[in-house]
Amino acid sequence: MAALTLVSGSVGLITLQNPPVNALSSAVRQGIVDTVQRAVSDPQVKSVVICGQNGVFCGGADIKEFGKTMLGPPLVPMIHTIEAADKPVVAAIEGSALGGGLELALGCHYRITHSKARLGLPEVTLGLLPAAGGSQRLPRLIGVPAALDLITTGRHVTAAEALKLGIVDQVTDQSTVEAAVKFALSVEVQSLTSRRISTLPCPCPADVDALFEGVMQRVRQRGRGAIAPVACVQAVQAAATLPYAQGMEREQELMATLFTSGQARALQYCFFSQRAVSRWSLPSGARWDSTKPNPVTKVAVIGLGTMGRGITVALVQAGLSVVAVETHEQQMMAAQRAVSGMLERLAQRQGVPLALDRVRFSTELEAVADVQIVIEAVFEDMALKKQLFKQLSSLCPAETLLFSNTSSLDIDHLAAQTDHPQQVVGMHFFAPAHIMKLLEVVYGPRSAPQAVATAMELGKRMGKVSVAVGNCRGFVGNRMLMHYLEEALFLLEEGSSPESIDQALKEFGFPMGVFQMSDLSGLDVGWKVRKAQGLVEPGQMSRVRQGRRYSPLGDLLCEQGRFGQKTGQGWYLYDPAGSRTPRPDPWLQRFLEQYRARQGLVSRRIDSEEVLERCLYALINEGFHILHEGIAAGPEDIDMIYVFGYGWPRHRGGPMFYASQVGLARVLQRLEHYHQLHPDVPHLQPSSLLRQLVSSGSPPIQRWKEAIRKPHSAL
Ligand SMILES: CC/C=C\C/C=C/C(=O)SCCNC(=O)CCNC(=O)[C@H](O)C(C)(C)COP(=O)(O)OP(=O)(O)OC[C@H]1O[C@@H](n2cnc3c(N)ncnc32)[C@H](O)[C@@H]1OP(=O)(O)O
Repeated sequence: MAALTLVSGSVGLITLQNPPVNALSSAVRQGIVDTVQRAVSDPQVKSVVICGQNGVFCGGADIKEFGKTMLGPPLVPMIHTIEAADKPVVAAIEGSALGGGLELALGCHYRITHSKARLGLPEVTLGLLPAAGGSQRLPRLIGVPAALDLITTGRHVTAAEALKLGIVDQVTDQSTVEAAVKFALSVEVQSLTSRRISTLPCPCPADVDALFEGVMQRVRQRGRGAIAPVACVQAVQAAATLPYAQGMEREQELMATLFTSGQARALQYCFFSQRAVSRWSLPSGARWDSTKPNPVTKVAVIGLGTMGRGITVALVQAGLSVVAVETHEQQMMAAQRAVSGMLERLAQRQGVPLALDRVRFSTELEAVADVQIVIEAVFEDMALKKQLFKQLSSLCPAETLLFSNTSSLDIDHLAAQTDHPQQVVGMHFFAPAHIMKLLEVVYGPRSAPQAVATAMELGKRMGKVSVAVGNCRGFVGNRMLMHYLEEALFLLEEGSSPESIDQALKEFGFPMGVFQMSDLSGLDVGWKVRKAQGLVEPGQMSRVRQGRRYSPLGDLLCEQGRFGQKTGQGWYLYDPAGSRTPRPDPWLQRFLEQYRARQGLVSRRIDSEEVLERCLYALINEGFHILHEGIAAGPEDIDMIYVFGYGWPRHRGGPMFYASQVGLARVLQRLEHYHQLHPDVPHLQPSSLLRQLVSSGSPPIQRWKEAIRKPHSAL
């Protein structure tokens, strides 16, 4: 797992061998310990270069080993031995040096880096801290402010930035190993005293206390309850205030708490789930590894409202040519200005050339005739979309893929309008489409595997986390969200307030509560959907509709023209209209009191535990239905949809992972309890899959799939 060869007469070249990223598994660590010992004791070897196989230095500690019994030599003494060696050790960094990989490089006396390499200490994103001495060495090398930035955000830096910060000694465009060997030869006789980072003092700015206070406040705010960023600040503080040995003790102590925490487990689950969802499969057996996506260079977007504009920008940024179609002349002009502005700002921010020439705007539908993919993003109106798909079917060649950005409409109905239903797939973007990472790729019963593969690949090119899901009302995300929203309304009827419900959800870790989120999206959006479902009865207060409990509160607000932020009033006040800061609205409080009085409802005190249980367990319960029906292939798919599309706090791993951490038996018991209290609320009735899992002993989430019958799409 690490090989030693002698090169250029006196350089011991150690190569880490653990594809694909040379993670520091127990075997690799053992390999490093053995080869370093041999190199140091070999009189022929005057200097050492450490590099990684296949163009990657090292992706860090082996995350797959976390949570298992620790075997092999630990990292800290291994890196210490390298630093203490009396022969110069040079790290030759290609590809990535991340986490333990960079910590290993920091233990070396010199670092030579390829210009395309990326470096960083991303442990915080896994719920950990750089506990192989990284939290103590990096501040000593580059100073406290820069180290705090890298360690608390986990961001990767380019080779150029690493050089500027002083993390690396040299950047090369040529062979990194050759450059490192040459460098090693040139320093063989030089003193190593100043090259051992652990022996250096930690450079601190004069106002270091104020700096730590400010950073701590920021990470607490940004972290929404995450514990690792706080521990990272504390570890760097130890580097700034304690001698190295004591700083290391503090680093290990902080790591011990993080290592076994539920948050670390959740974040590591997210790391693997994010990668797992790209390995999609369909009920037919078609899979990601056996289906080739179509080559794509030119895409059309039809409908240039907010979504269409964002999709256009995302496609241009992915390097594609785009035909952007808006049949209303005035809206087209406005869209052209908006898209150009967005692209200009992005180009400026990213320091890349403006790519306006890649978009062609048109008011003619015929302009889409020569593209490989059409993405429809017109209003969420089935009749309008059906008509458009019919037109597209006659306009486009048979091989053109037709994707719809619907957020809830039946993909199969759209496919049925065309002569080639196998070419139709849903591509549900989230607003703003050029920023939000999530993409639900919705396959209907007739969608061709190649169409799904092409949509997934296109999502990847746009930098999205794409999740393939079956076709049903609301797909995965919005179908689950419906019950979360409904429970929030029921809680309002029973005595809660928008502020207290939102507060509980924010304390849980959401960036905003359910009412603030509804105000942001626009209350009229859901109103329109409910109208289409025949649920809205204007002016009516009845609380049972279509045989189940219903809250007309949202409809009553819409009837008053309160659509949320854009109208200045919704569940909160926004002054002026369009402002983003919600203020409690005394009118709403009176309105709720009158509503309860007219409905004969007796208001009660509702604590945050009930708010969380009812909102979250209702959502999770729907997730179990979705899994049971095969709409989502596994819990990871649901969790990534919620983490990347709905603001679910990543350190809680997604709703299904959260359920597994709370304990399935507990979730089941609370759902049963609430369903008993509210028998007219079907979504509180526990799903049969949840019952099945509990009765089979609540297996770990990785084994739920075994309990789920063969996946299929419900519609
Ligand atoms: C006891 C601890 C003491 C000290 C502290 C040290 C802690 C650490 O080092 S924690 C690890 C820190 N490192 C990272 O967070 C890096 C994680 N990896 C990445 O960011 C990326 O994988 C990459 C930039 C290194 C490469 O990206 P890319 O080329 O896009 O490949 P993939 O991401 O698809 O990864 C390919 C394959 O490798 C698996 N993998 C990546 N890194 C690790 C790792 N550190 N340990 C184990 N496995 C790793 C990844 O899961 C992919 O495999 P699968 O597709 O099967 O999941």
